[in-house]
Amino acid sequence: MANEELAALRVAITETDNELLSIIAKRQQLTNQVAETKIKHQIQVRDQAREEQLLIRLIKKGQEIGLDPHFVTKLFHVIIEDSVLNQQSLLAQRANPDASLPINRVAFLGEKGSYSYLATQKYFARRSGKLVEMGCKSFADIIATVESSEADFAVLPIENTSSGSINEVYDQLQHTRLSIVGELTHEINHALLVHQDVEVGKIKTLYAHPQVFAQCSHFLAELGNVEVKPCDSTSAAMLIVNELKSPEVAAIGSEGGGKLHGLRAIQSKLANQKENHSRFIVVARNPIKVPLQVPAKTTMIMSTVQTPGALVDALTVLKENGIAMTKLESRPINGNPWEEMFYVDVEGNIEDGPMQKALDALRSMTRYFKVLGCYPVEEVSPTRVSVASTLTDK
Ligand SMILES: C=C(O[C@@H]1C=C(C(=O)O)C=C[C@H]1O)C(=O)O
Repeated sequence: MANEELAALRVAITETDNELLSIIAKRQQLTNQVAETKIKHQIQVRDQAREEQLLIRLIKKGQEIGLDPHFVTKLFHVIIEDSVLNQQSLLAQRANPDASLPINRVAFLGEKGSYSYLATQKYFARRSGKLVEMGCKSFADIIATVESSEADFAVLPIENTSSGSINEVYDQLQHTRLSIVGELTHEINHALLVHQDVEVGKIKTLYAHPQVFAQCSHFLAELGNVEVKPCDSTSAAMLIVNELKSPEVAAIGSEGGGKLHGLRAIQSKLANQKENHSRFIVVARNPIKVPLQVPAKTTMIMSTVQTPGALVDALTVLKENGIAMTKLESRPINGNPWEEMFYVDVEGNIEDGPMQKALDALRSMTRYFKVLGCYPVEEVSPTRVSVASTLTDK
């Protein structure tokens, strides 16, 4: 009896969920039409004043029908983020018809299940064209695959909130002709993956990518006497553990990725930092044009002259032109001991007047200067509204 009651209610919930999905799809079609209008009239994609009005109205309306204001806010933050990213992607594709391919061949580290694989899936889900995955063994292979036109794009991890910059990728960027055409941030949740029921204390060998060991060093220290075996990628580690089928071995990688290889997660959130995210860049043979209605970032590399204050002078050029720097990284220059290549990420479009002025000045005052790419910012910071001041007294 109870079962029948539950089953009937679940049928009703399923129907309601289907309606919800249809309504969300309808909203998406409308926001895509908004994007077309913005293209036609050159209007900025993001309109935070409109978002604020919309959120305040929805919080009030939600309260009238018994919905928690925090839930309504969270729900619409997700909906708006998706809407803004879809519009940005649409505008970027329109501005670069040659880069919108019917088939996107994408090179990344590892195989199915690696973090780079998951990031690739996420980035290309918003883009038109079929995705063809091309797993590679090293960052150098990935770059070579795109340079030789075997692949059209590559997705590369560039920094992580626990382990910092990924030097190997920075070093590859110094020598490549490829351009950065996009970026994305992806949550990295390291889980302990095993083939069958295993107690953590019985594990003798752990397989993972060296970056993963660096990000989980506190967990490894607590584990104690376990042999760690570095692999080319997290998916390579999963493949080994799946093949060995031993109760004494485990891999560290994403839970979702592990499932693709028949592995179970027995512990998760293993990284030193609770908020563990990686930023990935997307590279291609040709640079893209970023529409001015979309927030953009520009990445450049430079080596300064060997005089005191040369780097300060270069950064002052950015300040004088009102350009905000989001990242500064330095790497040794191969073959020139003690000389550094600086990698600079700034907010702004390469076609903006102040940016052009700054780039011209930097070109003339540095020993080496190259723009690695200008690309849309893939992060949408949510519009905050004060729930308390929005609510009407009950
Ligand atoms: C849809 C629009 O574009 C963006 C997305 C919004 C939304 O999803 O509701 C609101 C404002 C804009 O930041 C719009 O301008 O109306």
